[in-house]
Amino acid sequence: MVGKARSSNFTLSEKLDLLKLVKPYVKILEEHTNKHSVIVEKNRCWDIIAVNYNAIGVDRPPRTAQGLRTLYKRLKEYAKQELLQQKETQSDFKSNISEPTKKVMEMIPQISSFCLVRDRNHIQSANLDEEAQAGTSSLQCLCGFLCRQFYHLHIVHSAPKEITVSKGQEEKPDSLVKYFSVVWCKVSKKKHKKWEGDAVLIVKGKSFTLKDLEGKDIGRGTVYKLKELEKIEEGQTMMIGGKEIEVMGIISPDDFNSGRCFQFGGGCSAVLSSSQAAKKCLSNPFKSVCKLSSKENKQNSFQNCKPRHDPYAPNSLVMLRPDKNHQWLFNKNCFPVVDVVIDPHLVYYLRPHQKEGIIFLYECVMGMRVNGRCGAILADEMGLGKTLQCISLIWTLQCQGPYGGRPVVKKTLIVTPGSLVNNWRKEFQKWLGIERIKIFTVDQDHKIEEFTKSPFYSVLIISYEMLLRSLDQIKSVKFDLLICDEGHRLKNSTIKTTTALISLSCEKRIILTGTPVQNDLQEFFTLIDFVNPGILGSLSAYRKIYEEPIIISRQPSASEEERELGEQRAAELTCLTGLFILRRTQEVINQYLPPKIENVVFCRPGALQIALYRKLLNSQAVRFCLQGLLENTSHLICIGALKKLCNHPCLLFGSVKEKESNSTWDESEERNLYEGLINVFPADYNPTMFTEEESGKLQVLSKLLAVIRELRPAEKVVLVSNYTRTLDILQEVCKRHGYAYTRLDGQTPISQRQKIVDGFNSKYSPDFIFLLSSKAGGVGLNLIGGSHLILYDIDWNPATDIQAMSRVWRDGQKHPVHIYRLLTTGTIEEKIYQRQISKQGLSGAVVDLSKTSDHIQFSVEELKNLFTLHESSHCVTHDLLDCECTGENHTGDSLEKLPVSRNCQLGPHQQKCDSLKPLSMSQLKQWKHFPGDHLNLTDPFLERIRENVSFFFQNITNQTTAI
Ligand SMILES: Nc1ncnc2c1ncn2[C@@H]1O[C@H](COP(=O)(O)OP(=O)(O)OP(=O)(O)O)[C@@H](O)[C@H]1O
Ligand SMILES: [Mg+2]
Repeated sequence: MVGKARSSNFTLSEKLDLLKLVKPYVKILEEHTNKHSVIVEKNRCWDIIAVNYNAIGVDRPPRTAQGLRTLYKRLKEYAKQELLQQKETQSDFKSNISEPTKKVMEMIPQISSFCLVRDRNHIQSANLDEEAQAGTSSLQCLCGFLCRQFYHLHIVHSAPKEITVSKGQEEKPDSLVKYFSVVWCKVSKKKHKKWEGDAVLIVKGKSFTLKDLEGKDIGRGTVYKLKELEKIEEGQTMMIGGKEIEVMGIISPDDFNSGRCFQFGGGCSAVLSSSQAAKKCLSNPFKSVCKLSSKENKQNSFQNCKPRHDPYAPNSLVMLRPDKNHQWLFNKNCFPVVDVVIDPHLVYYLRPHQKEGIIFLYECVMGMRVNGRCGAILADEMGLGKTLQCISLIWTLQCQGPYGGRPVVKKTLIVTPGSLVNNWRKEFQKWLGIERIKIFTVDQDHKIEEFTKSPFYSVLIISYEMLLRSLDQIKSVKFDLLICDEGHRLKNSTIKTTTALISLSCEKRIILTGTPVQNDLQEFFTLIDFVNPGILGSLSAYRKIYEEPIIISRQPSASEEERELGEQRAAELTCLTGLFILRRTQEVINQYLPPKIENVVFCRPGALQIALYRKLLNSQAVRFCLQGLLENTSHLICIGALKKLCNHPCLLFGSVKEKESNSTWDESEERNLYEGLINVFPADYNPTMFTEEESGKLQVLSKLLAVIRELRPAEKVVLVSNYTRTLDILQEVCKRHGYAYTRLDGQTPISQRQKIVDGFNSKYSPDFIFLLSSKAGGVGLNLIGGSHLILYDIDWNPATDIQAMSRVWRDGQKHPVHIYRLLTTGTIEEKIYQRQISKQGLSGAVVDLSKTSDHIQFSVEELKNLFTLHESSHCVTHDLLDCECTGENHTGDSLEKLPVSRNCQLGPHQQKCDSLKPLSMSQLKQWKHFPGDHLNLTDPFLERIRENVSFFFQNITNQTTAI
């Protein structure tokens, strides 16, 4: 406590005077003690207490109703404790006064002469909205009121002394931009105004805009003369757009540009520096930081408690110790602080990035990174072991805790796609065995009731679908930790799964995703708001303050000013959310992985394919599309037909026959497309008797499988397609050649999926081929039993392909990995590939799994290009590369020449690599490339399939001598 005052009523203008008086006091407090102050009522007297917001678990002055509510609660508790302590230490209080506090105390006489209000009506008139109206105590209201006012003062204090003008515009008063924090109300003649809200006033030249704290415009105009606008100062009242405003302070351009002056936004003060973290990790783990009261002495049994594992053992992984603020908030019983140490059994296996990841997750869910927030997003790229990091966290929190060693978590809920439920179980067993932790997986044979009724299990693993069906039962259990695997699916706030998960009361929430999270700013908001509800304010405020300026700044027509504002807002958003989002790229595990040889193989189309292709391009449907005459989706039907044809003509034959037998055929759009097509097929064409020669890709595939079998008899192949019907054809090819195979697609029962995967990965499995539908099994699966992966067809969305390719090149893979992407030369497949790697395809920045061709808009020009067959080119993609080589074994440009520029996850300011972004044209140019008939093909696999190949691109990662 640093001062006293007497309470009685005071008027609005007195309040303002009070603020003026308090201002220097606050200033000194801030300068010397790095604290804010509050005034607490006791027996009609006011105790003035310097409060470090961090000490009460609030990282900045609150601006939302929820924030205020939390603050009131914490202040009350804090004040009680503080007053109690003051009493106890009254005698040494004066002698122990520090220099800064003395300075503060010198200010007290001025403040003491002032009177404060305890009348609720006056508080209301100070615009304490719901809180006062809800009838909360005057003490709480007053604290809230003062905090609000101090916030304004804080802004004033942090603003530069001179009013800042925008860069390079000092000479032109017309373009001066100034920002003010104001309060506003409707114009009235009443003496005691009822301020209706806080707002931000932006004055630019002669015009002004008034924005509420959600960023919405609530007034604009050009009423004032320039001179008057230039003279605006604190305390001044003005009429603006039918509103009366009173200026509370100046906002610095920084605070405005970053969005901090609005309802939310804020610095990164809550981040603990790593050195701080290291220091704390090394401090004495047995020392109790709280004095135990007599009551608390009952807890003496905890005083002897030790960390579960030796924090000083070599290589031990010790979590950050909670600081005093954390202890004040979460260690009410003053248990001794005990080091939390990761089980050395796990540490032994952990990669360095996984250790970091566990520390990150721990700090997030413990509320150490962002005060009072316990959510995290772990967005590591595919295969980095997100599962192991979570298992380590669960195991740690379930057995340990920083306060008296008491476990932090009793029950954990893991929600995951159906195909991964058993993968999670397996990973638990792999890293912890079956004894340490009792997990329960829900499937057809294991009903959720078994879990809810039994105290035996501590972890529940359930699919998203099953979660929806058993939501009520799940709600009946108190979960302390919620993990959503492949959680990018929660980005849509309206889908049932998201609303169901939001309805769970669990505070510690983790989203795992291999897909970058800031693709669409609205979806980004949903993910953030799920893990840390309310941290970005309301959706409408977020849109105004972040989304709109960021989107505007990225448009080519954006002015310099708009671009700068957008960039600053993006930076602020990154800074705010970066506290609890972690993403590492594949590079961090490359050193543990075998070489990866990626090939793009351009296969010549078969004669029947070419004839059919020409016929389709000449169809009325395609012609209408190019003239823009057909319905919106018609081009999709044409594209679909061409893609089928590239996979195999028999697929097209099947579709035509199916449509013909359909009663609506006569009016259908397909009629325009398929008319006369059947005549191009041989008269006796039988789709079930298809041949490999009819499809260029199938011919190459067949040879490729044969050569793998011959040269690497112990190795296995994962064969991926987006289409079930194509998988049927590939399955038939397996049968014809006598290759043992297994298959996973959308039809495979969830309970079977892990068994199929395990079977294939087992070295005893006879299966040579794993037929995989990328849509059904693209994400999360580990198919390290296979070391060759063939992508039979291409998806519009590069993320789908990249996800599929990551199934085999991951931790645990023993063999060099060979990836083959098959494309039909000169056809739509090449165009899709080009779109994947060209700038145009990436205009939406980072790729996103959920985007399909339905989302893509094509111009007529683009459609013309799509609907062209290049019959004479070896490789249209190479033709477009502007490559000087004549196609003769070009070994690629030197890597030093062209920086590998990849898109980053969180906007342009964070230049991180991101291998989820597909490679670019310039990167492809650096790959080795050569025509199929090149004389010296050193790769034995390519050498054997070259006959039907017009061109190759090849890239080797982690090259060693033997591949
Ligand atoms: N430290 C490690 N040592 C050896 N193997 C590991 C290690 N960490 C993880 N793995 C293995 O690596 C494989 C990939 O891990 P995991 O499935 O957790 O990846 P992920 O990050 O979830 O990827 P995705 O985004 O594709 O789901 C698993 O088989 C896992 O057991
Ligand atoms: Mg995973």
